[in-house]
Amino acid sequence: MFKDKTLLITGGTGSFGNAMLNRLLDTDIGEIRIFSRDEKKQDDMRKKYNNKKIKFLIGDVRDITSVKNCVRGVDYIFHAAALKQVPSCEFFPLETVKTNILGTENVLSAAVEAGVKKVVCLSTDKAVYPINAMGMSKALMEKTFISKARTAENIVICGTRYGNVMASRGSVIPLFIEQIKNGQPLTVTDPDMTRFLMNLDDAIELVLYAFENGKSGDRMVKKSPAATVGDLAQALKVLFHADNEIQNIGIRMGEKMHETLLTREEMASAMDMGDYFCIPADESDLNYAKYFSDGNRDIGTIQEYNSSNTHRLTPEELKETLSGCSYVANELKEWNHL
Ligand SMILES: O=c1ccn([C@@H]2O[C@H](COP(=O)(O)OP(=O)(O)O[C@H]3O[C@H](CO)[C@H](O)[C@H](O)[C@H]3O)[C@@H](O)[C@H]2O)c(=O)[nH]1
Repeated sequence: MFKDKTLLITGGTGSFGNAMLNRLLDTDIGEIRIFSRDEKKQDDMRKKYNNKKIKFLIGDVRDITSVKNCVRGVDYIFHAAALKQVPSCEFFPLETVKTNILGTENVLSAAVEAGVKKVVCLSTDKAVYPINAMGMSKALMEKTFISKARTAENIVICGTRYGNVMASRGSVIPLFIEQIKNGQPLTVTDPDMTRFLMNLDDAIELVLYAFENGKSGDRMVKKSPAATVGDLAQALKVLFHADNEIQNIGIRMGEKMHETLLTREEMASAMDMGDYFCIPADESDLNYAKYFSDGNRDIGTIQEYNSSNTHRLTPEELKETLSGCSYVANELKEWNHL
């Protein structure tokens, strides 16, 4: 797929960029460009990989000139650059708009101009029925690329949506493990709150699936199981043979009880692809003539796809899933050797 091709990953110094590099470096890909703002992270990666196929480019998706300079000669783009911390986006919504929405427009218009063949844009479940600035900006990012896909020629622009990546930086699993190690109470927001759980490999597979199968305007979603936060805390306690207390701290600003990967309206048009759903491009034409005559009778009876009605991991499955997560496995190994 990638033979002698050049791939650009925006936000490429993050965990997604690193995992994608590990996945693609040993293939016959020609060049991988890592585009990001942080020179320190780039330098660390340069030393870590020490591979001539990787080119490091400093720039910011907010600055179209920096993007244009880096997309010349690029065949494909995985657009992962984003502000994604819920609290910081909440306090700085306009900064979120600049990176997540205007930045995406910059990447896409530079890609169209440079003759890039395919762009995959990464979105999140928090974009669905959004209640926080991060999710709202990602929802508008999706609208931005769908709109571009409608008009741009000779380029495929598609997207992915995924839920929480287990043990990603700053997320709840590393936090609970730290609390276990320090003998502190596990701070559970609401034991019944649910989240989809996927690992980084699932996220990589999803993006590659969208890359291979996505048509312009499509959004691909990986079907994922979910767990309650209470069960998650409990499973970690069992794995680590810990007896820490559980402290219920309540739902925090910008959080939802359950996340949604496909709205009921999207489920009405989604195609079931086995492990994935494909939400096809909205083909309404711009004059919206049919809006006044054509509706969809199914929508009233269809259910959305959310972290409360997807497969709920049993305590046993959850322990197995957590043990299969390399971060947890390493922490566990270290803990058992103490
Ligand atoms: O001390 C804590 C922290 C979190 N949680 C719960 O654990 C679940 C997962 O929390 P994470 O913080 O791991 O993940 P979020 O769903 O809140 O969102 C995370 O992933 C997002 C990307 O999708 C953003 O990066 C966001 O800033 C980041 O917190 C949530 O139900 C949350 O309420 C707790 O119970 N206790």
